[in-house]
Amino acid sequence: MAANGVPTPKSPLARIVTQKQQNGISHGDGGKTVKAQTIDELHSLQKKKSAPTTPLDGAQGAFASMSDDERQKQQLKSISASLASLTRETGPKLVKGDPAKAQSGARVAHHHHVEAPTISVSDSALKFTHVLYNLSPGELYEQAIKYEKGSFITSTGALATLSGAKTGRSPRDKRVVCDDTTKDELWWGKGSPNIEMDEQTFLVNRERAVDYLNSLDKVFVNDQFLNWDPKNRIKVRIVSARAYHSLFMHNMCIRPTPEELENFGTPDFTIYNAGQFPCNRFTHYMTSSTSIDLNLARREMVILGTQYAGEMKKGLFSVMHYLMPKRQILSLHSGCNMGKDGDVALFFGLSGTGKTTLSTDNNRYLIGDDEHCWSDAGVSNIEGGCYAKCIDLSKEKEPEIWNAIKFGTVLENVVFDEHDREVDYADKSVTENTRAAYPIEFIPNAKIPCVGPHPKNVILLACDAFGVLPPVSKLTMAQTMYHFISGYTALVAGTEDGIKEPTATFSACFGAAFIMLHPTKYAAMLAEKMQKHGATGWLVNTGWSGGSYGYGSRIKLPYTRKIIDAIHSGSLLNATFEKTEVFGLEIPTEVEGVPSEILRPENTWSDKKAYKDTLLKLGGLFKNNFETFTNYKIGTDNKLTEEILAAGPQF
Ligand SMILES: Nc1ncnc2c1ncn2[C@@H]1O[C@H](COP(=O)(O)OP(=O)(O)OP(=O)(O)O)[C@@H](O)[C@H]1O
Ligand SMILES: O=C([O-])CC(=O)C(=O)O
Ligand SMILES: [Ca+2]
Ligand SMILES: [Mn+2]
Repeated sequence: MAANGVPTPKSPLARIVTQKQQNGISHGDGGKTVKAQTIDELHSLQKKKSAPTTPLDGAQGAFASMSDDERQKQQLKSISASLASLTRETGPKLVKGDPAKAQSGARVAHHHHVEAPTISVSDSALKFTHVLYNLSPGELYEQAIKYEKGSFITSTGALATLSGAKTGRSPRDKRVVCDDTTKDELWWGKGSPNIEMDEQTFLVNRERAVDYLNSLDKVFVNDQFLNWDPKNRIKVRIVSARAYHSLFMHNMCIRPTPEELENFGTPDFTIYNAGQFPCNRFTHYMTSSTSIDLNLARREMVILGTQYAGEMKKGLFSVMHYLMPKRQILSLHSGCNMGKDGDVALFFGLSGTGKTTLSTDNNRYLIGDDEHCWSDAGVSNIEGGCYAKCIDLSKEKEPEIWNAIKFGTVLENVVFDEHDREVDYADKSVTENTRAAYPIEFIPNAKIPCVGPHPKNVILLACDAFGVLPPVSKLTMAQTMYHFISGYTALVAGTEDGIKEPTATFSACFGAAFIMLHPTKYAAMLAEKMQKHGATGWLVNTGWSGGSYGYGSRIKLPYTRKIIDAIHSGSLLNATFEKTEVFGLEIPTEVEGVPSEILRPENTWSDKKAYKDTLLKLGGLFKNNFETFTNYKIGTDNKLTEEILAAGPQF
C-alpha cells in the first residue's frame, strides 16, 4: 500500500518470479544453448539460404535446363552486356553480391565473372563491379541506411530518403533521339514534350552514364515487368547506383516471381540511372547539368544529373506511350478502380488533381493509381505500385494511403522527428512534393492481377483554383474530347508569400509531359473506345469553390468522394441537369450527400461580377490553348473535329 492509500500495482518483475515458482519452468539463460562454438558460427546460423528459385522439371524458357551455376553466369553475362562501353567493346567484369562482404566465404561461391578481355584496354577492364541484383526490400533498407546519407526508418517502418537537389521531374531536360523513324512518328515542336537530340549525343551521354556506373564498386540491377496484361508485358532492366532507386522501382514496377526471373532473358528496355553524376554542358543539346535521354531505337534511357526517382517511373511511361499505340492499345495517365459489380472507372488528371486519392477508395477495388492501358481486352495497370502525394496526408481522410506507409515503402523528402521518427506530413521544409511509393498490394482492396473490363465512366479531374468550374458536370463525347485534349488544371504553388494568382496549366491528354505521339492520336483512340463500350465522360473539379484561391476554399474531399460515389453507382446519370453559360456544362441539381448550393459555382460567389469575369478569363485561356489543335483532324472524318471545336467555351 502506498502512502496515499492507493494500492501499489504489482511490478511486472514480481509477476515473472511468481509464474516461475508456479510452473517450475525457468525463463532464465540457464536453458538450451545455441549450437555454435563461436560468434561467427552463431552469425552463420542467422541467415538461411534462399530456397532454390526454379523447379527445373517441366519449366520452359532459355534458362530452364541450366544448373544454378550456369544460370548465374548467364545472368551476369547479360548484365555485363547491358553495361558494356560502346567504345571499348567489352562489358565490365561483374561479381554478384555486396562488396562489403568480399571477405566472407559465402561470396566465393557467387564469384562468377565474365571472361576477361585478352588485352586490357583500360583500367576499368581490370576492376570488378559488384552487382546487387533484384535485392529484397530488407536488403535494400540495409544498403540505403549503411551507405546513403539521409536514409532513415520512420516510426511506421517506411524508408525515409532524400532525392537530392531535385525534388520533382525536370521536363525541360528531357531529350528524345530524333532519327529517320521517330522524325515522322513522334510529336515534335510547339507544345510537344519531345525535345530532340541526335543519336551521337545520346551515345556520348550513354557512355558517360555507363562509365560512371562501372567506376563504382557496386550497382543495383532490377529486372522487372510493366503492364499486367500478359500479352503486352514489357521486360525492363534498371541499372542504378542507389538503393533508394532500386527499392523505388521494386515497388513501382511489377515484381517478377522467382520463376519469371529465372527465365527473364534479354530486357526489352534498359534504364541507366547515373543521376548522381551530371551531364557535360559542353555536350551538344545540353542546356543544364541534367539530362534524361530516351532512345527508342536502342530501347534505352540515360539519366544524368537528377536523382528524383519519378524520372524513371515517368520515363518508362513515355516508352509505353510509344509502344502501346503501335499495338492499337491506348496508354493513359489515369487512375483506375472497379466496383463490386465490375464497373470500371478511369480518373484522368494532372499532378495533384486526385487520381491517387480518389482511385484509392475503400468501397472499390484498386486497379492502379497513375498509368493504364486500354486494349480490346479491357484495362490493365502498367505498374506494380502507387506513388501518392503525402503533403498534409491525414489518417482520417486517406486511411488506406496512410496505412500503406509501412515497412517496404519509400518515403521521399518528408520531415520527421529525429527521436521518435514520427513523420510530420504538414512540413514542406524539403519540398511540397513529398511522396510515398509502395507496392499496390499494400492497399487492402487492390485488384491483383491489376486488370479489369472496359470502363463505364471516364472522370476528368481538374483542380480549378479559379473556382469557376462546377464540382461535377456530365460531358458529351465532344466535350470529353475537348477537355481531354485541353488537359486543364490550375493549382497554386506556394502559400508562403500570401495570395498568388492561380496559374492555368494545359497539358494535352492530362499528361503532355509523357506522350510521344500527337495528342489527337490518343484522343481519337479514346473517343473510339468510349463510343464502342458506352462509357460516360464527367468533369470533376477537385479545386476551389466560393471564389478563387485566396477567397474561396478547396472543395472538401468528403464531398468529392460523394460525387464520385454517385457517378459509380449510376445515380448521377438519372439526375436533373442544368446547362452552364460559357462552358456549356451539364450540372446536376442534386447529388446525395452534397449541399446543393455548391453544385452551381456562381451561387457560392458573393461577388457575381467577379465570378463572371473569372469565368470569361478562364474561357479565354482555354480558347488560346486550343488554337494549336484546331488544324488537326481527329478520327476518320472531319465531323468529330468540328464537334470538338464547338464543345469548347462559347462567348
Ligand atoms: N476535393 C479533393 N479531391 C481530391 N483531392 C483532394 C481534395 N481536396 C484535397 N485533396 C488533396 O489533393 C491531393 C491530390 O493528389 P493525388 O496524389 O491524388 O494527385 P494525382 O492526381 O495522383 O497526381 P500525380 O499524377 O502527381 O500522382 C491529395 O493530397 C489530396 O489529399
Ligand atoms: O511523375 C511524377 O513525379 C509524379 C506524377 O505522378 C506526375 O507528375 O504525374
Ligand atoms: Ca498519383
Ligand atoms: Mn502521375
